[in-house]
Parts: sequence; C-alpha cells; structure tokens
Amino acid sequence: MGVLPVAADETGFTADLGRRHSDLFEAFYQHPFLKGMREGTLAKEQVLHYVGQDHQYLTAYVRCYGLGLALSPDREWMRFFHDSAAFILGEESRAHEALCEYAGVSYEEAQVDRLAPSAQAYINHMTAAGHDTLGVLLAALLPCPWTYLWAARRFTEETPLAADHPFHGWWDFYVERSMTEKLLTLRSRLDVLAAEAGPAERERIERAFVASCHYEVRFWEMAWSLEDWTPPNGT
Ligand SMILES: Cc1ncc(CO)c(N)n1
Repeated sequence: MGVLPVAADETGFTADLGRRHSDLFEAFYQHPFLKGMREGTLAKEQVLHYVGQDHQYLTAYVRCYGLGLALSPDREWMRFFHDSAAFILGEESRAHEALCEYAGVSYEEAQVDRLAPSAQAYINHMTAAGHDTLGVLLAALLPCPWTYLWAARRFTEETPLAADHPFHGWWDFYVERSMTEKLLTLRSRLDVLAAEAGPAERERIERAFVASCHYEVRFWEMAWSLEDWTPPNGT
C-alpha cells in the first residue's frame, strides 16, 4: 500500500477525489520515469524528451489559466488566474533548468516544436475543460500540481535529498512551501465550486480530474519511451 495523497483528517470534495483515485497517484509515483528521477538514473535523452514536451505542456497550461480568466465571474477569480499564470510563466522554467544541466544542453536547445501524442492529448483535454464550467476546468488543472507536489514531498521525506543528487534542483522546486499553499488554494476553490454544482456537473468535474491523473501517468510513459509520431510498426 502506498502513501495516500490526502491526510486522514482532511474533508471536502477534493479530499474525497484524492482518496477515491489514490491508485492513480500510486501509478504516477511508481512509474519507471519518476523512479529514475528519484534514483538519478534516467538517460539524458529521456530527460531531454521530457523537458521539450513539458515546456510546451506548461505553455498550454498557462493558456488554460487564460480560459479561466474568461470564465471568471468576478475580479477576485480573475486575480487568482492572473497571479497563478504569472507564477507559472515566470518560475517553472527553474525546474527544467536543473534537468537541462544534467543533460548538458542549454534551455534553448531543449525546445521542440512538435508535441508528442500523449502530451497533445493531455493539452486537448485541459483546453476542452476550459470551455466547460469553472469547476470542470479547475478539476482538469488540479492533478498537475497535486501529483508533483505530493510525489516530491513523499520522496524527500522518505529519502533526504543528497546535495549531489543529479535532479536536486528539480525536486527542490516541487517541495517548496509556497507551492503547497498554491495547491491548497486550488483545492479549496474546487471544493466550493463542487459543493455548489449539480450532480451532472459534479460528474463531469470528477471525470475531468480522473482523465488528468491518467494523463499525468501517460506523460511519464511518453518521456520514458521517447514517444513521438512514428507509426508503431515503424512503417
Ligand atoms: C505534465 C506536467 N504535469 C505537472 C507538472 C507540474 O507543474 C508539470 N511540470 N508537467
């Protein structure tokens, strides 16, 4: 049995979601790509494939905060999407830089102009959610910070990070306190929206969340297997 993404005393809609779908968090944690991140054993080309795709993914993720701005009922919600977008746009490349250093390439050299199928599918899913309700959009956006922050905390609590760990900077980024506060804000906003939603919307909210959890696992698989658009039989 793994470590649940929710503490025993937590209540609310997202706490229940996390408990109901903890198997997907566990699949995320146990994926060989993340294991390689823990053990520092990934091949440079796998790390680079991840960085190139993830940069594109985060660009789309910020665009979805723009869709959130468009769906915002008031300025308070607008400020939330605005400030979150500014943070991701400004800060998250720090996590990638640690990986580029390991691979021995510059951040510019790591960029790609074509999304791999699984990354594209994840982005399409989030973008479609941005044309549904605010609750469905937040549900599609939530697994992104939740899986990473939970995994980083779990790993660094089980195994204190060695100063010379090749992915030190990457793990460090996701264990920062301020990140946890941002995650809790996102969760409590979704808790409120889900409580106000009717059963049909709440169903779509859960489905959007679950799909994003699956896509998080598939994103590792994409990086691990160097997935691209080459037809599977090589023809
Ligand atoms: C695919 C993916 N999910 C989550 C995060 C965490 O922000 C990330 N950088 N990339």
